[in-house]
Amino acid sequence: MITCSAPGKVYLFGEHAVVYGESAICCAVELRTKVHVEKSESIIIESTLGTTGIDHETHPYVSYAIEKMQQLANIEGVRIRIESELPVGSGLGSSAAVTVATIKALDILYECGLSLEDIAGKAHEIERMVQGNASPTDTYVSTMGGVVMIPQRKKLPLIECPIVIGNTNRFSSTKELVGNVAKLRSEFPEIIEPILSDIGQMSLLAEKLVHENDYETIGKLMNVNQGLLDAIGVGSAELSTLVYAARNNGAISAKITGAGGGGCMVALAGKDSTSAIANAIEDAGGEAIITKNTEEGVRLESLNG
Ligand SMILES: Nc1ncnc2c1ncn2[C@@H]1O[C@H](COP(=O)(O)OP(=O)(O)OP(=O)(O)O)[C@@H](O)[C@H]1O
Ligand SMILES: C[C@@](O)(CCO)CC(=O)[O-]
Ligand SMILES: [Mg+2]
Repeated sequence: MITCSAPGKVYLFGEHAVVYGESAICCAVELRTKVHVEKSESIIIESTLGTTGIDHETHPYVSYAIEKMQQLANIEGVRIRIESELPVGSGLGSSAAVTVATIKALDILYECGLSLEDIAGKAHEIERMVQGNASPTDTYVSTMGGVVMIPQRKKLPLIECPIVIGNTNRFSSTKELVGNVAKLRSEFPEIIEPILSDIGQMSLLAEKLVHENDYETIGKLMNVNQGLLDAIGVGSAELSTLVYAARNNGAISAKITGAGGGGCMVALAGKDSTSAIANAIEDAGGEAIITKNTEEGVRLESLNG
């Protein structure tokens, strides 16, 4: 049995705007999805969402990943078991992590010899198929790890301050949120396009600030980015409550991460403020996760279970 894992991510800047080619900065975090694969009589996919065969309703990402790998290998029967530390449908890239880890595990089991670039490319095609429109960000960062600038595919230094995530525990579908933004953009292109472009400009400004470890200025810009995410309709009362709980308790910055609607917000923690931010998030009704960014992208965990 082969086990591979891939990380989730948080966006410092640029979700949604990056779907339209603007720049984003995204960090892999130390929360991973593990995928175990072994040859079997038939195709079986097991996760907290259920046990199925190829099933584009219950397991769209994993089903498309199997079908994509069937173009390279004779995959007749395989058992795939998924275990994840990432909340599903929460802005932490659970879809990218499960897709990337599945492709890597099948690549090793069937000796396809894919490069990391191949894995990221195939996973992005799958996110596009399921979401309708998807940037390469989540799948690239889950494959490569680290702090990444998209679409430049440039690695930046790791962020040296603690990251606190607040989960509203409300499921949100990235496909749906990306669709809502597309609709708003086509209704009011002269208003929405400049907002998306401003978000991209913030990522470009922040690139230099990440090199300088200037988290105070990065934080100011992240807070502006939060306002613009609200403006394009991907906020919610629950997310705003957690954002302000974090900011009022020592966070340098706090904003939505990922698709929004529900799901998670991310805060950069100021000096010694990590536990105060986490407690404030919990008191405000959210679930706090203290984490760090990581250079580790997709990896083989074990060849025998
Ligand atoms: N552990 C898992 N097991 C099986 N399928 C999963 C798992 N995690 C995620 N998925 C798939 O990914 C879907 C959620 O992906 P979606 O893109 O909507 O949210 P996300 O990736 O968590 O957030 P974001 O895209 O904003 O970062 C689930 O409905 C499911 O199809
Ligand atoms: C909302 C979005 O920008 C990020 C989802 O994590 C969608 C994408 O980039 O594909
Ligand atoms: Mg996703």
